[in-house]
Order: sequence, then C-alpha cells, then structure tokens
Amino acid sequence: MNQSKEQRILNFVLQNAVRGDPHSVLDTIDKYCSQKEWAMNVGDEKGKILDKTVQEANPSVALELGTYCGYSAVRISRLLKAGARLLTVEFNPEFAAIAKQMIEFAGVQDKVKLLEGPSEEIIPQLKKKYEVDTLDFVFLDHWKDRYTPDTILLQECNLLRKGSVLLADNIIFPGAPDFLNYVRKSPHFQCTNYPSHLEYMQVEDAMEKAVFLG
Ligand SMILES: O=C(NCCCCc1cc2ccncc2s1)c1cc(-c2ccc(F)cc2)cc(O)c1O
Ligand SMILES: [Mg+2]
Repeated sequence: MNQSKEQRILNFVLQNAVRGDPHSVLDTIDKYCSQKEWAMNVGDEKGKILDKTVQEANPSVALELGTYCGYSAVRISRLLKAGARLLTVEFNPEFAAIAKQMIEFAGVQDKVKLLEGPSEEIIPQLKKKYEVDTLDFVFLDHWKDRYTPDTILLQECNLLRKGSVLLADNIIFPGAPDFLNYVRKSPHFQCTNYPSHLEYMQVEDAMEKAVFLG
C-alpha cells in the first residue's frame, strides 16, 4: 500500500531534522512542502504571525483546532512557558498518528495533549475531562465552516475569559466569510486582520485575531 503524503512528510523529518529541536522540525517540514509536495501546514510566513500572537498572549492553556501533521502544535508549544500546555484536536486518525510522532520527535510531547475526535464533541469535554478552567489562546485551523459554530460553542461552555485570544487561519483562502462576519459584528470581540499568503504559495491569504471582551 503506497505511503500517504503525510507519511512522506514525517519520514523526511525523521531522516533530516534534529531530534528534540522544534525549530529544525519546522524548517524541515517547510523545506519539504515548498520544494516537493504542498501541504496545508500554516507555514513560515503565517507561522511568524502565529508566533507573535502566542508570545503576546503568553498562554498557560492553549487550544488548537486542526492538528494535521503537528506543524503548528510544534510551532506553538515551543513558545510556551514552563508548566503551560497546548491541547490540540484532530478529527482524522491518520493525521493524528502522524502528528503524535512529529510532536514526540520535536521533543514537545510534555507540553502537548493530542485529542482525537470532532471539535464539537471535544469542546464540551474540556472543563470536566481535560481539567480546563478557561482558554488563554485558541488557534482555529480546522474545517472553515466550523470556525463560527465552535467559537459560539466555546462561549456557551464558558471556556473564554476577558482577554482570551482567538487566531484564525485561512480567512481569505480557502476562506471563512461567516466567521469574519460573526466576530467583526459581535460586540464581544475586538478584531485585527493580518494579511499574508497561503502557505508555500503566492496566493493571498490572511489571519484574523479576535480578542474576547467578556
Ligand atoms: O482545510 C484546511 N484545514 C482543515 C483540515 C480539516 C481537518 C480537521 C480537523 C478537525 C478537528 C476537529 N473537528 C473537525 C476537524 S476537521 C486547510 C485547507 C487549505 C487549502 C488551501 C488551498 C487549497 F487549494 C486546498 C486547501 C489550507 C489550509 O491552511 C487549511 O487549514
Ligand atoms: Mg490552515
């Protein structure tokens, strides 16, 4: 049975990156996906926006929706302070298996908890099952038509507090128009747009930061 693209990305990292070095894992994934096979990692250009937003938020508890191969989980967790943790949610079991190995190879497994399943099932479990009080930072990078319902669900589950930072990928491409409408029209969010480009391409894209006002 021939390998998946995600398995080829992981193998390239295992053979070319430095075990325990998150930066080398990120660089190696970006090298493979820009030169050999495109893949939907957030990439280095939008990754730099993600870095700045995470550093500004300096979260104790962060949530990522859409793990894929683990690129942004490695990117986020490498910046977390001692004792801080990232919960990352992936729906696709093959992707989750790849991401688990990627996270372990990068050496960030102690900071990252990978949760397998649909976001709408996992979000309501975060308080009781995963001992979350409130989330300091949320990275939305899963199904684009889930950004809005899951943002509403996070509020309904009392998982956001005054100052919680949401950062959403792919605002332009593939696009999340209803999310953009929702957060920009809501009096409960203060929004900032960050123009960028689709990972590894010259196609326009953007990220949107939405800070919860309570
Ligand atoms: O779909 C994208 N990302 C979500 C994958 C869906 C994985 C899920 C995770 C999860 C967790 C919990 N519940 C439910 C779900 S569903 C995505 C797609 C493109 C793209 C860009 C140009 C193209 F030509 C083709 C694709 C670029 C990107 O940066 C993306 O993030
Ligand atoms: Mg994305």
